[in-house]
Amino acid sequence: MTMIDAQGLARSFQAPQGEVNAVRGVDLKVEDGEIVGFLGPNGAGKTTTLRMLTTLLRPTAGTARVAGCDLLSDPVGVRRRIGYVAQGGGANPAEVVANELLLQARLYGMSKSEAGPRIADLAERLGLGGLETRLIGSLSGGQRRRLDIALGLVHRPPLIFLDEPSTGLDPTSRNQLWDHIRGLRDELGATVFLSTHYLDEADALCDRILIMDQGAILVEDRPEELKNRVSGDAVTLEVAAADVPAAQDVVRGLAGTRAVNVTGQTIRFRADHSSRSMIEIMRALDARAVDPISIQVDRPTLDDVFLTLTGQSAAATSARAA
Ligand SMILES: Nc1ncnc2c1ncn2[C@@H]1O[C@H](COP(=O)(O)OP(=O)(O)OP(=O)(O)O)[C@@H](O)[C@H]1O
Repeated sequence: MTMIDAQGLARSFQAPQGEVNAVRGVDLKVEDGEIVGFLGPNGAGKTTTLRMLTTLLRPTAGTARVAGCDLLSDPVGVRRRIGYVAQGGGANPAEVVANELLLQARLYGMSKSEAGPRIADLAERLGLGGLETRLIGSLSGGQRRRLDIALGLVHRPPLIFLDEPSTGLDPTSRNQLWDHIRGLRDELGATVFLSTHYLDEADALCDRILIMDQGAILVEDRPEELKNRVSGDAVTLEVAAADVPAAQDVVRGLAGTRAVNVTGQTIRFRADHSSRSMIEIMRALDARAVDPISIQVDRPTLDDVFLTLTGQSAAATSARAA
């Protein structure tokens, strides 16, 4: 089943400086059991899209079916079938963990006898065991995010939206959270749609990535395919000072090499993705009696993809988000 099928979703806001077109006619599909990541610089429109898909914000235009229900004519049906974990989470810091989970279960119409085992199961899955009697305000950042996710899952939604789930977490807590998110899909069969500023997170977790900028989706594909779209591997070749002119000639003369840049004894360039082109470079260097000191080939990263498409570095946008 297609879990999200949106067509032409758009949202504008009236702001003092004039109309802001936050989302400009987005089409997107997410299939059952996928983990899909939503990337984009600050202000790209990710949260606005998530808020529309989760019924919190009415679109100015467009339609969508979410978890089998029509977003506009059956928002209550959508809400029953989805979990939404917002950026700040909504848990009450003055409440005790177990009470907050029970309250959430009761809000979704579960009886106490139904809620008890569900909460115990979730606490175990999300590493909250032993924290049931703790005040929410006293939890660490990682524990708090896991509680937020547990709250979003109490009613067993087949589709869960996570808005920047790991912002502000330390590397260990992030890795644990990723394991839990994978578990949602692998063990519970849930579909996960998450927004993130972290490309390593998107790379590690997501089957598919959508990159958004200025209210539109620029590209969507599997992480590997996205990397293949960036033109070529980055090659760094170091040679003896006397060999630099010959090596430069060789590199510039080969088909499939471009963006050649020389600094001292180091020649950097882009080459088509193939081990074949490396063999050709080595042979051509050999033919000119150039013996490289070192050669390093780096595959494009999602950072390169992001930078190429949006003109902004992901590191800068994630630093702003944190
Ligand atoms: N209620 C609002 N009123 C006016 N403008 C808004 C409102 N909500 C969002 N916007 C604007 O819409 C654009 C998209 O914002 P949105 O929060 O969806 O981006 P985002 O991609 O989630 O950004 P971030 O990564 O910083 O969270 C921004 O220009 C923002 O200022």
